[in-house]
Amino acid sequence: MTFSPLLRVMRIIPALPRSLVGRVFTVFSLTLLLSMGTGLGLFYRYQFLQHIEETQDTALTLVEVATQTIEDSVVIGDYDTVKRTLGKMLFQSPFKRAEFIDVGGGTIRVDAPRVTRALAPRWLTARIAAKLYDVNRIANVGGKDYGVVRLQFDEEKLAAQVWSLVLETAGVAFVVFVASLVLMRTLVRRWLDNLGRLRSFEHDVAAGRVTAEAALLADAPTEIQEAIRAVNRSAASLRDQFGQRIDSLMNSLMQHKSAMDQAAIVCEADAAGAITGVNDLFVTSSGFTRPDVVGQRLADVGRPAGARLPWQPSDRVWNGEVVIAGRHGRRHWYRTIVPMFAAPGTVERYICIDIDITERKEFERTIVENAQRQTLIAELGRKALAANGLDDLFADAADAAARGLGAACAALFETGPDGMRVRAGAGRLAQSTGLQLAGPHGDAHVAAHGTDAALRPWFAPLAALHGIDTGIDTAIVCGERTFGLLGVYAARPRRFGADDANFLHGVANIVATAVERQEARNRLTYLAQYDPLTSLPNRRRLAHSLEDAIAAAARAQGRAAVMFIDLDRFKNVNDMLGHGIGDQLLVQAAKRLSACARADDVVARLGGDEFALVLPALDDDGIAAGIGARVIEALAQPFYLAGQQLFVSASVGIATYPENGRDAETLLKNADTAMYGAKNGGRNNYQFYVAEMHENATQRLQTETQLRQALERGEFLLHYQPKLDLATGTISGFEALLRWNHPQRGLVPPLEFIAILEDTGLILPVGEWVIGEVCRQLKAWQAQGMAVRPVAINLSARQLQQADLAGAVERIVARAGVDPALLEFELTESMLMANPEAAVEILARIKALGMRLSVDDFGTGYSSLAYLKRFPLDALKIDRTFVRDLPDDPDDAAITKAVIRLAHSLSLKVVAEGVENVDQLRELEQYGCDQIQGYYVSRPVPAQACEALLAGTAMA
Ligand SMILES: Nc1nc2c(ncn2[C@@H]2O[C@H](COP(=O)(O)OP(=O)(O)OP(=O)(O)O)[C@@H](O)[C@H]2O)c(=O)[nH]1
Repeated sequence: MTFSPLLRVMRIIPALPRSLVGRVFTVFSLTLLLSMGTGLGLFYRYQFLQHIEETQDTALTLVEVATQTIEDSVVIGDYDTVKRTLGKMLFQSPFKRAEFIDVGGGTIRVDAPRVTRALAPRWLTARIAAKLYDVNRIANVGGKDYGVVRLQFDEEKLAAQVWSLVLETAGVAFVVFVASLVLMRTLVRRWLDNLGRLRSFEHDVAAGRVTAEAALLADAPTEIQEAIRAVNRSAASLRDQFGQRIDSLMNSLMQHKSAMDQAAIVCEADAAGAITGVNDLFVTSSGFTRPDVVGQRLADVGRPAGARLPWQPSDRVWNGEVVIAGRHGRRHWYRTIVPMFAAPGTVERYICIDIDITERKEFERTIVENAQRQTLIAELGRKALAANGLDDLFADAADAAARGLGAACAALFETGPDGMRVRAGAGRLAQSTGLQLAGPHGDAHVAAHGTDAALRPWFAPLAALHGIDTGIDTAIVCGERTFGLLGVYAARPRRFGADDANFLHGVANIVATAVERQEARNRLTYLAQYDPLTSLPNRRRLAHSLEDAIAAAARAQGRAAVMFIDLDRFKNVNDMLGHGIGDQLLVQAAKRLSACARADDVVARLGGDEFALVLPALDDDGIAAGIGARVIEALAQPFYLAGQQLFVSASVGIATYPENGRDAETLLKNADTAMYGAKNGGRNNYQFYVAEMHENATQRLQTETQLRQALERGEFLLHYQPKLDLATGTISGFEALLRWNHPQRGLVPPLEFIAILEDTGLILPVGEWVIGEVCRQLKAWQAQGMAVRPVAINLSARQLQQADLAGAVERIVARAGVDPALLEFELTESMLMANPEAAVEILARIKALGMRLSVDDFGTGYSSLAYLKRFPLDALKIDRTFVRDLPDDPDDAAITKAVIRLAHSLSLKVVAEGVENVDQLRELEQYGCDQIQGYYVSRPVPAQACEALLAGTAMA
């Protein structure tokens, strides 16, 4: 074992008491005990050895004295004296036995009386016994030994004496030891009491007495004084530091509190959950006053949202949404209640922090609501696209409107002439579908309704019946017209917002679109069978009617007919008065046709100015002829349009079943052909179909085709008819007349192709060719050195309507390099009067180019003298019909004279057409006519013959 004693001591240290007093006391006691023990031990040892030595010496002295005393007695054998002397030696001696052993072996023995003594420990007795030895002294008298005196120590007595000494000194030492300890403990306690005062200093600090100082006793040891002063100094220093820190913390705390008061709604409740105070934001946000809420249970101010249980005082933090029914309405707060502990497990109060999330909740609610509404709108839109009828869609729309606004009921009303009709209802109004409300009608009454307006007066009966308090509605607007209303109604007072109105508007728009689509579909169906302008059946429907009529006639073995009606020269109406007037005329013509028809007849518009009449159950042709005549008569009556009187005749073709065809298509085609026959027959008449007509029509088609190529092929040519000046007897000019030199047929009469040129519009390019050709001819004549005369060119009505007639004329004449004064244009009276204002303008432009102008066929139309004056004319041509019977017909003579006078009064030259004999010439000469034209002067001749004509008249 290698433990050193020091280590052993060190191991004892942890076993020492924990308190300083205990430790000091223990160490002091041990030290004192050790030093006293050591001192006493050394003292005892010394005393013990001293005592043994002294006792031994005393015994030797005693035995010496006793031996001397008894030597005489021994010599004499006075043994009593010996005995007495031995006895005396034992009195109060440390011996227990004294003996005199004579040389003969006799022994005188005296034992000390046995006294009861305090017992000493055996070891002490043994130890003393080991140290002392018996004392022997030879009694020698005179050199003779008489015996030996022996003393035996009483070791017990000696041990008792020593032990008694030990006990006495140990007792004294113990008393001193105890007294020392008491004194030491008292003093150490007193001194350490100063440290104990630190605890009360600590309590003071803990109790918030931050200025407290640890007190000191006057006699406190220097070290403790130093230590406590150091503590006080540290405390003061810490106080200073913490004071500043606390100030800054307090400041920061106040700022935090202020910020918290600004940002959050805060209230405090006591441990029982009763509100003890609220901040300003609480008051402003909830609308409650402090007296309203202070003292209330916190659990009663704000109901937890959802199915959560109300807050109960607890030592746990509580979070959750609450709804406050405050003075400003329902508010949503996010609440956190934090318990404040006075001691662990003991709640002192609660801090409740609320964040107002009303806007966020409202926003969330709006988003959810809008999403739901979008879904409803999308769903309704999908249904609207798929819907075949409107009734189901109306019901879906009312349902969607009520659901979208979370209302008790909704209804969709249609405005009608008698008021409002419930087309569909949802909720309480579902049963009201079909109900007619005697209310207003028309757009003005169903204009958009405000969000919080009162119920409409006409809705009052339904409101009363179903307990409806308030509502919102919006108009269902289809294009320009209001179809009806979509209304949503609530049983309790409610304010509808702009979002509600927008949603309702969205639903109404879908309904409006569906209604428009349905109407468009209906219209398409209608348009597939009816003519939108006149509302008459169209070509397709006519075909069905005709097929039905044919089938019925076939069954009855009877007859039927179809009439093809085409207005004459309708194009002119359009061109001159505009399409709008043309339309009006078509509408009126349709009405007139319908008036002509019998009950079972079907009047249809085939397109353009073409109409048809199906005549079923036709007994004989006379009926068809009668209706044809009625139609001609009806359409020949003047039309009054745009403040003027218009005359439009019609050409009618009739085809009958079964003679002219057994199917609808053939019959209609043949009626068309018959109509062309009527056109060719001078228009304004009706004709029954005959087989030749088909050939005529084919012929006309052929001619039309050939005419289209005639210009390119150079088949047109001009003949010139001279005009004779009656005053000079010379040729004053020519009229250029168009001729068609057909490769097979030779020269085709103008009557056979001019009309076709006009009908087909070919007259425009051909007309320009005529002007160019006249210019070319004039130049050729001039080149030949001929004294050229002005040449008149006929303008057709189509040319007059040409966009830039004057411009075209100017370009052609300029290109040819002809003197414009050599050109004259003839226009018919009816052409000028069809649109006199336009004619005035065109004529003025041509006149400005330096060309002459004259009116052809004067007297056959209806000239207005006022216009005649405004036209920049040079001459009038009296129509041949007035000249033909001169001089015999007095009426013609009178008219001719009047025309000549009129012309002269307007400073116009007069040319009489169709003069065929000298009588007519003389008569006209008498009337003062300026020029004549006709066979009497010359037939129209080719250009090369003109020179001879000029030479001839010059000679005459
Ligand atoms: N105002 C109006 N005009 C139409 C309509 N449809 C076609 N037209 C015109 O009607 C005219 C029909 O002309 P046509 O029948 O070919 O010729 P027209 O002038 O009547 O002469 P004829 O039939 O030969 O006597 C054309 O000018 C078309 O442009 C319509 O709906 N309204």
